Amino acid sequence: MSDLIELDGVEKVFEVRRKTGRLRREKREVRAVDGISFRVPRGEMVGYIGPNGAGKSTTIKMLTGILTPSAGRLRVAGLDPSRERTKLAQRIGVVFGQRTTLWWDLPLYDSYKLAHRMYRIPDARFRENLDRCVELLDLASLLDVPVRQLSLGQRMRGDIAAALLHDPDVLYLDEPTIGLDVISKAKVRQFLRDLNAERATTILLTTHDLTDIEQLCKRVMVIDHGRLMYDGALAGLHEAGESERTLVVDLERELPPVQAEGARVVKVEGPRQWLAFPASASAAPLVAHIAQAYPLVDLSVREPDIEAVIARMYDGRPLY
Ligand SMILES: Nc1ncnc2c1ncn2[C@@H]1O[C@H](COP(=O)(O)OP(=O)(O)OP(=O)(O)O)[C@@H](O)[C@H]1O
Repeated sequence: MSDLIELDGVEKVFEVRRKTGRLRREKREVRAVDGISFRVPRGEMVGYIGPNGAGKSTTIKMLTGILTPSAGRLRVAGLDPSRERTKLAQRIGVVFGQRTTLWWDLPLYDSYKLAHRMYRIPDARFRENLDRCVELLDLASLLDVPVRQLSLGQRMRGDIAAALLHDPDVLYLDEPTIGLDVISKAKVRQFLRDLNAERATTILLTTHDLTDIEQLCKRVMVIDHGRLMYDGALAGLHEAGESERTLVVDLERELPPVQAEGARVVKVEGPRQWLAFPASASAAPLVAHIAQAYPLVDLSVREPDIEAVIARMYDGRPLY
C-alpha cells in the first residue's frame, strides 16, 4: 500500500438551521466538501490551499476522524478514520497553528511525558525522538518553561515536536507558520523538509502563506466551494491560472504606448512602460521587436505573483 491518503468522491454536508421569523426556522444544507477525490503516496509533501470557507478544515477533520463523511470513501494508512479513530491516532500527527495541543500551565516537557504515556511510546523511541526534535527545533532551553510563557514561534515548535513523538506516518499541518517571524518560519520550514527527507513522513499542509507552499511542496491542491479546482505541480498553477508576465521597458523618452503583437501596455509612467504578455509565451520575440522599433534603454521581466494567479483561479471555473 503506497497511497497513505485516499479520498474517493468524499462529501460533507452540514445541516444548519436559520431563524427566519420569531418562531420559524429554515433548514439549509451547506456542502462544505462536495465530491473530492485524491491520493497522496507515502513520503509526499502536498499543499492544500483555498480561500476562507473553501472546505480545508472540514477535509482535515474527516482525515483525522473527528468528522464522518456524508458520502464517499476515505482511507488514511489503510484505516477508516471515523470508525478506527483510536488506531489511526497512532499513525497520524496533527498541528493546528491557531490552537495548541500542549498543556497551557505545565512546562513543555510535561506535555511530552503525557504524550509518551498516552501513545504508549516505547521508552527508547520516545527518548530518541524527543532528543532529535529538541535538537532540530531548538527546544533545549524551553523544556522547563510553562507553555503559556512561550512566544508564538517557540510554542509552534513545541507543538510540532509533540505531534511527532510517536513517529506518525502522516502529519497534517494547519497554518503551521501563522503569526511567526521570518526566522521562526525558516526554522519550521527547514525542519519539515528534513523530516520529510529523512523519515519519508507524508505531509498535508494547509496554509495561507504561499511561500510555505513554494518552499516545501512540489504538488499543490486548490480547493474552492468544497471542490478540487487544481491538483498538480506548483509550476503548472501559472498556466492553469492563465497568468501573465510583465515586461518593463525603459525608453529614451516619454512615448505613446508601445505597439507589440501578443502584449498590451498596462501602465505608462514617463519613459517607463509595463507590458503584460502570457506567462507561457517567450519574452524573446517581444524584446527583439521593441529593441528594433523603439529607442530602448533598459528592460526587465517580472514573473507572475503566485498569489495573483491563485486569486484569478478562485474567480474561475474548475481548471481540469
Ligand atoms: N460544523 C459546521 N456546521 C455548519 N457549517 C459548517 C461547519 N463547519 C464548517 N461549516 C461550513 O463549511 C464550509 C467550509 O468550512 P471550512 O472550515 O472547512 O473551510 P476552510 O477552507 O477551512 O476555511 P478557513 O480558511 O476559513 O479556515 C463553510 O461554509 C463553513 O461555514
